[in-house]
Amino acid sequence: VALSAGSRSILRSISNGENNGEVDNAVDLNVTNFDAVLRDTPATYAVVEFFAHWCPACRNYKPHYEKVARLFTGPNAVHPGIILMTRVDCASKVFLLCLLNLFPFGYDVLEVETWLSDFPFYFLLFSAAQINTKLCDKFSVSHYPMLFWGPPSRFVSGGWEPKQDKSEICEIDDGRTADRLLNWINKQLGSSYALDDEKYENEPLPSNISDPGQIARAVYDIEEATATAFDIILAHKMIKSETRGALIRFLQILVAHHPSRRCRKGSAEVLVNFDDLSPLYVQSDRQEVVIGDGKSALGNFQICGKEVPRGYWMFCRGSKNETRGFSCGLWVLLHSLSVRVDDGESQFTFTAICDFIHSFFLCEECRQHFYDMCSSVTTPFNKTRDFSLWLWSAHNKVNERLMKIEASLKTADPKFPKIIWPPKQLCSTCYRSLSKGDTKNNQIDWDQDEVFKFLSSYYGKTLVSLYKDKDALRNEGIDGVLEDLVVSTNAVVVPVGAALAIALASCAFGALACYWRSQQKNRKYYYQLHSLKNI
Ligand SMILES: Cc1cc2nc3c(=O)[nH]c(=O)nc-3n(C[C@H](O)[C@H](O)[C@H](O)COP(=O)(O)OP(=O)(O)OC[C@H]3O[C@@H](n4cnc5c(N)ncnc54)[C@H](O)[C@@H]3O)c2cc1C
Repeated sequence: VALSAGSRSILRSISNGENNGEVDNAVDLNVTNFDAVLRDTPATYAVVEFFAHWCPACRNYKPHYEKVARLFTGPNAVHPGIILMTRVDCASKVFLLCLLNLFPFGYDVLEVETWLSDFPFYFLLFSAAQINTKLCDKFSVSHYPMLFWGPPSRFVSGGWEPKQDKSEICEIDDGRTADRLLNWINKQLGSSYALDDEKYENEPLPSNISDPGQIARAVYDIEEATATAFDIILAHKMIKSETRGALIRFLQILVAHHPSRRCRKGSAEVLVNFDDLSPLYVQSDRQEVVIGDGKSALGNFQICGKEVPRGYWMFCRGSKNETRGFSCGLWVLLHSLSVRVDDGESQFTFTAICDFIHSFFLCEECRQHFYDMCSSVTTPFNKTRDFSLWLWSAHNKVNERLMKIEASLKTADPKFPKIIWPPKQLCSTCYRSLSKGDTKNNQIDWDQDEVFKFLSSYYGKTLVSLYKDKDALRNEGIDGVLEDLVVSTNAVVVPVGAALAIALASCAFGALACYWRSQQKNRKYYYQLHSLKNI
């Protein structure tokens, strides 16, 4: 019953919740998940419908509400990430909610309640407290259905009273049909969404490349890309003796510098428990032998927490199903790491990223091409600036190559053609002058100081400016994550390989190295015994 925030479980349960053949998209909230869902949703606005399952008008209103919810909420939302559409059943009862779980075949509350009312002790048993009563009272619900609008965070631990002028939550006073509700929303947003908007091809995408605010949505795509990359690695059993080191080094960077706190935490958990979670391979007479049963406990691990992936892209959403998405998210992740590392970490990060792409990015042409660019670097990086400018320039080389290929094969996303980046609209100061408008050959006279300044702010502060997890903004480095980890991890296992890699990188990752080394002392003995036993 209690579903967690904006999660796959919500999306799945909603999309599985067939209703007369129709799929429910609005998220069912109750007193147990109300705050968590609204706190963690990436959406900018929320609509909360308070209703009662016995109210006939509410039942008739549901298809109208769902027509609008289809546009904004759920894994197949036409315009995701803008509005979270939810509903709260003010008459929902504790026992009924539990019992509904025992009736998996499409019964709804009213049907179960009607069925149960035939039993003589029904009244005694089921006149139990209506679980959402207090919640509905807090919002002064005076009639059903009653709809509210506001920023999701304002609903958290919040309430509403009539004639409350200053509240950012307001009652939607004209939403009695799908048309009227969408009209009301369009007026609020100055938008022109229509009920027949369809996903992808006809979607009016927020493709305004000159709007720097767009990147603020990308933190959610970075989480999605991290989780997807990790899922791919596990699904394809890509952790081998020759790739373990690359993964461990990349995880180290994620622990320290991933813009999302939950991904930092998950990466730390994987890293610290690496040897226990992944199967251990050893070389024996040139053959790779798996120690133990070869099953990886990592199989079920969700590196950015169970809320991610959500199943949709926002900043990286293409206008066609097959464009953008994961590879866009991966680029944004790499750029966001490149501006976050310290000068002393830049060379380590460079090799970690090169090896990670080479070992784990399944697009053969991409990884080969990228690795060639990595291999052509002869002088080690000792400045964040130089490394992030190198990555920016490498990405532009890929863009330049793809501009030609996509134009000839007509495979470009029409709304997101490849460009030499950043365009002038995004960073005019990055351009010193333009030699005869020859942008195609990348003959731009860049002001690299300005480009670095722009990259640092775009992929640094702006990227996390809308992020709901305020801790992401705190400059706490890795210490906070490790503190959390020490508290949350009961059995800390230190991988020998990881400890070695960390020891090597100890200047750059001082705190992390210290932590592992101290743990290693405790665990090494156990680890050796454990390995011997398995052999
Ligand atoms: C490491 C790597 C190598 C790849 N190599 C290839 C390849 O060889 N062949 C191939 O077909 N595909 C390759 N891809 C995929 C390709 O680069 C794009 O990711 C994909 O085509 C989706 O493009 P997109 O329009 O979403 O923008 P992307 O190129 O994915 O860029 C994502 C976002 O980053 C920003 N951006 C664009 N350029 C830069 C820049 N120079 N610096 C900083 N930010 C920028 C923009 O906001 C853009 O929307 C590679 C991907 C990765 C991660």
